[in-house]
Amino acid sequence: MGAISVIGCGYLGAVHAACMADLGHHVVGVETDAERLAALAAGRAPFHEPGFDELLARAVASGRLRFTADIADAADARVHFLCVGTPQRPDGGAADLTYVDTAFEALLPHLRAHEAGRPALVVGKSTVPVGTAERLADRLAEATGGAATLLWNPEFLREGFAIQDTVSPDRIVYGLPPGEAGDVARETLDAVYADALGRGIPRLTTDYATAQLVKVAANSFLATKISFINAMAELCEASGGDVTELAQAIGYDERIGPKFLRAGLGFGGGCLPKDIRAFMARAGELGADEALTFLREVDAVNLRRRAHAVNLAIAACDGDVSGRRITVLGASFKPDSDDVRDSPALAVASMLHERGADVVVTDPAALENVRRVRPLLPVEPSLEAALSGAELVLLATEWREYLALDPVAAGALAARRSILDCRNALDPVAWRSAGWTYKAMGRS
Ligand SMILES: NC(=O)C1=CN([C@@H]2O[C@H](COP(=O)(O)OP(=O)(O)OC[C@H]3O[C@@H](n4cnc5c(N)ncnc54)[C@H](O)[C@@H]3O)[C@@H](O)[C@H]2O)C=CC1
Ligand SMILES: O=C(O)[C@H]1O[C@H](OP(=O)(O)OP(=O)(O)OC[C@H]2O[C@@H](n3ccc(=O)[nH]c3=O)[C@H](O)[C@@H]2O)[C@H](O)[C@@H](O)[C@@H]1O
Repeated sequence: MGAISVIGCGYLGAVHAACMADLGHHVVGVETDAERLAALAAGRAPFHEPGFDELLARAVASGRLRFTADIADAADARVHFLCVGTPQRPDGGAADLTYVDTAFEALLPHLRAHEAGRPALVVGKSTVPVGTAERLADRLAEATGGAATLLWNPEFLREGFAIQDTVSPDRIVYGLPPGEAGDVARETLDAVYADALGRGIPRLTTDYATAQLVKVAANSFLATKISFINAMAELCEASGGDVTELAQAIGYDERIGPKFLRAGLGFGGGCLPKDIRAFMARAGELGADEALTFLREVDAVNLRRRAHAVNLAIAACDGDVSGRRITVLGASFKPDSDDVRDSPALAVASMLHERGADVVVTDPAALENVRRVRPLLPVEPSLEAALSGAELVLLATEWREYLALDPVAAGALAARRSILDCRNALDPVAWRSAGWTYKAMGRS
């Protein structure tokens, strides 16, 4: 098996590169961000992901994984994974494809057929609007005259479980060109994924359009499930019901299932929010916007959760947060990640800060990123120090260490025993019996 290149070594690409090297492939990771590149090249994880430090150090030490800023170093690879970002465009919901197009154009001059005339394989993993792969495939044919083929292989990993999801995904999807080119591309990628395929992990082959749509359909479904349960939380709040009991009860129905029914502050991160917006924007371009109008509601329900949390905090501070000490537990968009992209926790902390509250944010892993994106927001690495003098504690990200907090010990630090559980993750009985006023989002 020839070498592999991974272009774009962020949350997706760096983990993919290290996992492929750990499986025995020779991998070169191409990364343009100097700080990220320096850390990766030294075998140090540039972001928090459980198990990644050890995996990366091992892969670099094995000699099978190296990193570079120079795309020319990818020329010897037979398979090139495209893993650059596709953020939301500042002027609207659509995906910004600048990074994809720039990386792709930079790669083109280095693509060449390999032994026995087998074409090089470019594998798209970034999440893109449907139609992107078709456009890139045409450009590839034009620029290389058949010396390279494009395969679209969407990625489904979750941050916090990135290694496990890369090595043992629920399924693998190949979007292939028609005919013999598709057969050869499939064989080439099968050899890269031989370990997973050998363990019986399902591999589905589709056309380009379906493969791109599978990815955004999956994220849209997950976002819809979360907003559905948050809409039920709104009903529970209006009627005195308990959304956690409701979720448990409906989740026993196998057709519904218990996962992704945790109501609270809603979804954030670098993927679900921007993917549903980009999907709507693309549907509009295709004249199919009516098919996805429900996603507008999914987005609206989700954003209402953040505003509602702010209102609950104001109510907990007797109608005015200005000058009140509010300790926000968690800044990342989910536990076990330092990612603060579109983080609900950070959004709520910022809104309270803007309203004049004396906010302090703590988080086990994300504070460096908070300082970068919200330099004016006060942060405190020590949980004890953050809790000292708190007039309201707001649980925004359900990190393990916050779930393990002793309400009695926390009560001794706080100035006022008032807690807002925005993730429905704490035990109300334990907190109330330690003298706390406990309020959650979706249960009384
Ligand atoms: N983060 C996640 O859990 C998942 C992300 N995805 C998708 O994967 C893509 C990447 O996402 P992330 O890794 O989260 O983004 P990221 O922003 O963390 O990583 C992208 C990396 O590409 C680098 N880059 C940009 N242009 C480059 C170029 N021309 N050459 C080399 N490197 C370049 C950037 O410096 C950055 O480090 C997105 O489309 C995202 O939607 C899909 C599944 C999971
Ligand atoms: O396309 C992507 O990048 C990835 O997006 C999500 O993964 P991720 O963003 O890492 O995190 P999730 O576990 O999906 O959580 C997303 C958000 O939803 C929230 N969430 C999740 C579950 C739930 O029940 N309730 C809830 O509010 C989390 O707190 C978090 O803010 C998908 O789960 C992955 O399959 C996908 O590959």
